[in-house]
Amino acid sequence: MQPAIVDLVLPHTRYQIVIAPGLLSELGERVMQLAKHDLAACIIDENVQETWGKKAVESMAGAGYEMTSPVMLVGEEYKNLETFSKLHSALLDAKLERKSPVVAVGGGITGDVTGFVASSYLRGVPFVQCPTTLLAMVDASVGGKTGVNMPQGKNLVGAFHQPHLVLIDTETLSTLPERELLCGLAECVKHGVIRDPELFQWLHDNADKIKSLDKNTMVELVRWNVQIKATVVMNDEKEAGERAHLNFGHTFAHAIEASTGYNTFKHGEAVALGMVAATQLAVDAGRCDGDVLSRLIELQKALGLPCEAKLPDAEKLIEVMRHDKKVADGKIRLVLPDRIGAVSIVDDTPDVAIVAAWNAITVND
Ligand SMILES: NC(=O)c1ccc[n+]([C@@H]2O[C@H](COP(=O)([O-])OP(=O)(O)OC[C@H]3O[C@@H](n4cnc5c(N)ncnc54)[C@H](O)[C@@H]3O)[C@@H](O)[C@H]2O)c1
Ligand SMILES: O=C(O)C(=O)C[C@@H](O)[C@H](O)[C@H](O)COP(=O)(O)O
Ligand SMILES: [Zn+2]
Repeated sequence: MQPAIVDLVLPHTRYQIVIAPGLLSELGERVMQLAKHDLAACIIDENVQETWGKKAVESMAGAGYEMTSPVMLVGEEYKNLETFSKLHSALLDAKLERKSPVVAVGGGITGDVTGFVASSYLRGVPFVQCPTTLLAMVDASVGGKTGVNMPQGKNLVGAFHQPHLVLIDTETLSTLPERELLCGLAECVKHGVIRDPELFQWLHDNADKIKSLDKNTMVELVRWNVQIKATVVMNDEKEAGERAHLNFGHTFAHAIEASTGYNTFKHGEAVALGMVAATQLAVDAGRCDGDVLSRLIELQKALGLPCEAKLPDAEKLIEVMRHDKKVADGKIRLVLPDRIGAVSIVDDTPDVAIVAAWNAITVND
């Protein structure tokens, strides 16, 4: 199959997101064209070490790189400065140089941490993303946000560091657990709500084909979502304006993840819950029609995504929301839907309305 290609063009750099089943075997050759050097690293997600990690390293070595391939423990609780520091030591021990490419092979956690390492190792080395979860393919590998969590909140320390290449081998989804596939679909639903009613409907109509990992459907799903994300990033790389739309549902989601110790909800599950909370709030505030909420809940249920959950107390969740990176002049900023396909940034929401939204998605014992 000819790969689908999305170009991401910025004033200071440009790169391609290349998508097809089986692409990992071309990784080494493609990286060598962009970052020619003797040494390279693949930082590998522990759960793909024996499968896709091995294939990536073989391809890199086949192209002529002398490889070091540290394995990363995966889980939000390991997405931290300790892991970041250990990976730096591994690259230093292997004597990687400024022109040595560093490749992330794994899910969004591996990509975010590896990207942050690549942004700071010797003050910055070439970086390549090889995402192996749906979430990382449709969202995390594109756009250059990298970083780690802190006890105070999600992704609070990091850098913008754009990759040289994003190579997406959709065959890697064949080993992904169903729960993780659903997490990726949550970010796809988000893209539909913020930009594209047609994608929103397509997700509904193609749920079965997506769940059975139909080859062409998966390439189209990834290409479509990457195109939406890349377009937003090209317009606003550093989130001065419209990139914040990609944070729809995330002010709630990050509070859920942080307040439950990063080990109860997956990021995609928290995003699904957060989108329902934000939409409920928008409906209550008269900003959008009740139909938007019912269509969102209908789609999420059809896909198998959560719409409510047992959550910590609303007051505790609001306190965590105050650490969100979008907070300005002490005010919580929310991204709220106007309709399916358009959202607005709102920063005058009273706490009482946020509490009501939390309560609407909370299941009591
Ligand atoms: N940088 C961004 O723009 C951006 C965007 C969205 C999300 N994120 C971040 O991404 C993270 C979530 O990413 P995720 O959902 O990929 O989670 P993840 O990285 O935890 O991966 C999910 C699980 O799947 C396993 N896995 C990965 N690939 C596999 C495969 N092919 N087969 C079997 N198992 C596999 C992983 O080991 C892990 O257990 C969060 O930390 C979130 O904050 C970042
Ligand atoms: O790329 C972006 O911009 C996003 O907001 C994408 C989100 O899906 C992603 O979870 C991101 O990491 C959240 O951004 P943050 O700046 O709030 O950490
Ligand atoms: Zn996200």
